[in-house]
Amino acid sequence: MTTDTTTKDTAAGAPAPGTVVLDARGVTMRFGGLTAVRDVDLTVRSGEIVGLIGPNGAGKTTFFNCLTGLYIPTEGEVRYKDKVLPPKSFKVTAAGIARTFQNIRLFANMTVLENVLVGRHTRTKEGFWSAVLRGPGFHKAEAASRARAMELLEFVGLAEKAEQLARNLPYGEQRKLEIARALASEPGLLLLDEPTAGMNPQETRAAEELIFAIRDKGTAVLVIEHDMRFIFNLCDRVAVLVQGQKLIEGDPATVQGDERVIAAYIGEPLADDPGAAEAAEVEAAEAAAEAAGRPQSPAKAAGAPEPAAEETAEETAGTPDADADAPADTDAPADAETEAQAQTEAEATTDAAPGKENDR
Ligand SMILES: Nc1ncnc2c1ncn2[C@@H]1O[C@H](COP(=O)(O)OP(=O)(O)OP(=O)(O)O)[C@@H](O)[C@H]1O
Repeated sequence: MTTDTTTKDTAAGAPAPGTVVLDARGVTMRFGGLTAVRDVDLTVRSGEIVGLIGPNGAGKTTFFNCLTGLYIPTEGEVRYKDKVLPPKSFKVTAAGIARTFQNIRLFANMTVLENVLVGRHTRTKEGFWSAVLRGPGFHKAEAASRARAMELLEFVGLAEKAEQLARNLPYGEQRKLEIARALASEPGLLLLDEPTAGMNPQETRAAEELIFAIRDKGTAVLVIEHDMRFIFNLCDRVAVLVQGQKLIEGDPATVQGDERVIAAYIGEPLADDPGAAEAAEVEAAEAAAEAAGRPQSPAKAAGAPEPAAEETAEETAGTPDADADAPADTDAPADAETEAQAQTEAEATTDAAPGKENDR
């Protein structure tokens, strides 16, 4: 991956570090009788990487959708660079907020380069007639767009795959491509919804480097993620949502040490090393696999936390469960078109809920 931060493509007109770019106040989103997000305030400043964590169903994605014009909040206000955001997602993108999705949304049968070019449409001035007539203005704009798209592919480490179909990229590279496409709109704020889902540890580390590089180029980042090690290493600030409400917000050390967060979400303190608990879990699982068949694993004998009931059952049955913590590569779409189809179906389901999604 190329994460050279010396090129001159720092977000044009990036505000001074510390300037508030996103200011969400009192955001509430109700779906009928269900309040998915309740009275949430959140700011993101220029130069920051902010994390949004919480258990499944806590309202994180709904909150993202409220920030990007996909949902119109039932109550509250979202400002970007001190202007209230328009209630349309393409206008939000044009204003300077770009996002990626929990389920990858690429054009599977388009090339890698074409996918990034699609992301540039909010930044090209050439209109319909210019495209039809293909005059000199159109060709100049197209060449500039291609050059910028190639720069972004270089930045995320996909330049050599520019002419490949998106569907043929491995899962981790599809996620990188989504990020390149989002960056193509030259955002001041990038929202990432579970950017490492399904990635192996190497891909996760590369994603971390890439996000640092994006921040260093002047784009603030707000990221939803379940991987605690990743989030606490990456973020300057972390906000925790539980049942739609913000439980706490602070620096990683404060948040991971908070009793309520531990009780509601993390399950146990992460000690000094944010990855220590996860590493211990993996080691315990490996030890259990090695000792499969024995009545009690060394990890348990050493006082490691009791595994969940189903893990205990598996151990009793002598089933090695070391793979349980292996990267979820099996979740990766074997076929991007299948994934796209699944997404389309998921979107159709979401769209079927009247008045929920605003637009695309
Ligand atoms: N369009 C919708 N219509 C009705 N309810 C919805 C809709 N979208 C989300 N919800 C509900 O809102 C709640 C919050 O969901 P949301 O997807 O925002 O949570 P999340 O924190 O992103 O979860 P996860 O970590 O599993 O992605 C859930 O109870 C969910 O079922």
